[in-house]
Amino acid sequence: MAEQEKEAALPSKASFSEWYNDILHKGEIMDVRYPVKGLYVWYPFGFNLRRNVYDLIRELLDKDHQETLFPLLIPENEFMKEAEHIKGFEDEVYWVTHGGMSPLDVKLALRPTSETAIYPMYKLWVRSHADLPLKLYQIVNTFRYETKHTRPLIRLREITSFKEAHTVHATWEDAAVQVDEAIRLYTEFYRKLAIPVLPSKRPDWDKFPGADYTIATDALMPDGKTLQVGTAHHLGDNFAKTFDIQYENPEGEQVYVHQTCYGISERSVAALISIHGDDKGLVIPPEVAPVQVVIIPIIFKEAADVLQACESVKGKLEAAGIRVKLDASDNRPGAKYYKWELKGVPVRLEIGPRDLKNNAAMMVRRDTGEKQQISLDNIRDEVLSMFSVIQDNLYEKAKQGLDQRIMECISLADIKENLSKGISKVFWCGDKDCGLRLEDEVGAGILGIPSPQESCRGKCVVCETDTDTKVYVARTY
Ligand SMILES: Nc1ncnc2c1ncn2[C@@H]1O[C@H](COS(=O)(=O)NC(=O)[C@@H](N)CS)[C@@H](O)[C@H]1O
Ligand SMILES: [Zn+2]
Repeated sequence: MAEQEKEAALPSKASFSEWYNDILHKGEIMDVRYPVKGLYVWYPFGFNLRRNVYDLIRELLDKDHQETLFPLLIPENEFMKEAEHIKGFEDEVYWVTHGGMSPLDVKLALRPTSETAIYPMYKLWVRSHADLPLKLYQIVNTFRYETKHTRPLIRLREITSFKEAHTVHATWEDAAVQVDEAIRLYTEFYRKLAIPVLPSKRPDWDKFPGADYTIATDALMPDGKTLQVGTAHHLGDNFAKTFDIQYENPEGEQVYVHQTCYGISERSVAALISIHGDDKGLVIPPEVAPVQVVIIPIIFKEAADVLQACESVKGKLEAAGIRVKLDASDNRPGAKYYKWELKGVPVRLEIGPRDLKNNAAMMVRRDTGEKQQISLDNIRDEVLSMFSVIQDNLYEKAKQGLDQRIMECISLADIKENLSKGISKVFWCGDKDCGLRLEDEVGAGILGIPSPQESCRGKCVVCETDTDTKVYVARTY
């Protein structure tokens, strides 16, 4: 990458949209100049961040799932089997119609999601209750011909980091437990990214095509809009009946299985960048930072002993498994501070001749900018404990930001008033007409019913009938 040419400064995060587009380039996350709309290129630094983020989700899933890999291309006859599913995806799916010059006798869909690639194989693999529960996942690219405004990491036509899990169970209840387990797992995953998420049950008209119901996790972005950063679907036996997936139960009967699927994408990276970033650039939680510590030597005339000390600190931290960079380039220290703050490095260590005399280093934390002198003797423990301080601080700040922007509203006017700030909570009777009227009136979507549901009693904000259901309403990406 050419050294950061003197580019214009990053726009303030207050103009979030410009800040976001600029930080993707300046932070070397994604290059948006690829000549196909909705397809973008990972810079190596961004790809390193993605890898660290996806290592986390793998760690969580691998406790009781197995990773696998299914083909990208799905034959039309399989793709078109499940009516609901087709309706939901038919105007989003890309088709391959030729092999070289010759037209294919069966056209092939590029997977928008992999139910119709996987389930014909599940039919072959599932025979007896002893095979259940089956819990597989894959991390692949998927393709959706999105007609809404495409955005890097947020709404892509090639979703490059689509983690999809597909599980098979003996009963509807077992699958329902798995959906809750998926949401718990996503909440834990996002907690490691210091991102608070709101689980909610999507209204019926917004559930996944072919599902009984959908529970989603939403994050709140700085502009007051929510981003759906993960979803879990109870598929009932809908796909089992379509793809004839049955198992022999202990009584020797053939029974249709019940299934779930749940997915996240690179929106997880979008949320991390957007929620934690600031006017100086990226602020990356230590857990997933490609560079966790940058060491800046402060050199005057004699450089050798300072550089030597920096090398030995680097060695100690690397021995502890910390991702360290020593920036011994001949830029001025100030230019180095600017560069590594832009890249979101959680901890900076400045070491100069005066520090050496006190056998110390100046430790600067990226999230608050606070500086403190630390002894070189226990540099490893000081840095590791600073990582957890930063992780917790980033989460607390984001949690506060979320809680402050969830407003209880008692009228449609209240909701409209609150829309630019964040999420509204209102009573809803659950009736579809009221729901759609509410969405029309306020120009924003019903996100869903908080899950687990809170006990409460009030009047539907549209029809005034008594109800014990509250919903989140917000503008969404
Ligand atoms: N065009 C897109 N760009 C980026 N992320 C997307 C896009 N479409 C969906 N996602 C993300 O992918 C997640 C899963 O997508 S989904 O349609 O809701 N669910 C499925 O496809 C199911 N098969 C579970 S994997 C969504 O929660 C959302 O976070
Ligand atoms: Zn109502």
